[in-house]
Amino acid sequence: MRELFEDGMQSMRMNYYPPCSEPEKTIGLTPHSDASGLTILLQVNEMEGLQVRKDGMWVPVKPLPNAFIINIGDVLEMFTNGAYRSIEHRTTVNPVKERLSIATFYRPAPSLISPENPALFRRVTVEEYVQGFLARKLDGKSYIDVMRIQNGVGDNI
Ligand SMILES: O=C(O)CCC(=O)C(=O)O
Ligand SMILES: [Fe+2]
Repeated sequence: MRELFEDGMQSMRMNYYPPCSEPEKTIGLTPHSDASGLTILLQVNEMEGLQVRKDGMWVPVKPLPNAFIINIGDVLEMFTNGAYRSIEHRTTVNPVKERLSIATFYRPAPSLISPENPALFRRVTVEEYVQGFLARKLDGKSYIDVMRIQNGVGDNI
């Protein structure tokens, strides 16, 4: 997991929710899931407002002093083929006091393949790769040459 995020991107958002005399008529942040792998969130001034959707219900996340909240974002859900599910959440406002939060979003490394840096190797499943490896005799680096895209041949990306 550490490697996944090592060369990735980190961005930060600070949220300020002013007090609102009619909180039921508005919303702090509309329901969403984060476009991140992981989000680390700090509820700065320990005011309630964050809610997560669980079994169709909005559940408040009580701020704990000096505690971070770790949210799973959509990128991790896609990356793990749904094994980890991103969390839908929203924020409400209140009539008494402003609320502040700091969210840091972590995204995995962007692809190393681009028009300037086209793919050098074929895309294969791990199974196909290992079967091919086991079917050959050990011969230097010859197998990686089998994986190599030669003059665009085998480029199935
Ligand atoms: O203010 C919060 O507690 C949540 C903020 C949030 O969901 C976001 O910045 O994406
Ligand atoms: Fe969010």
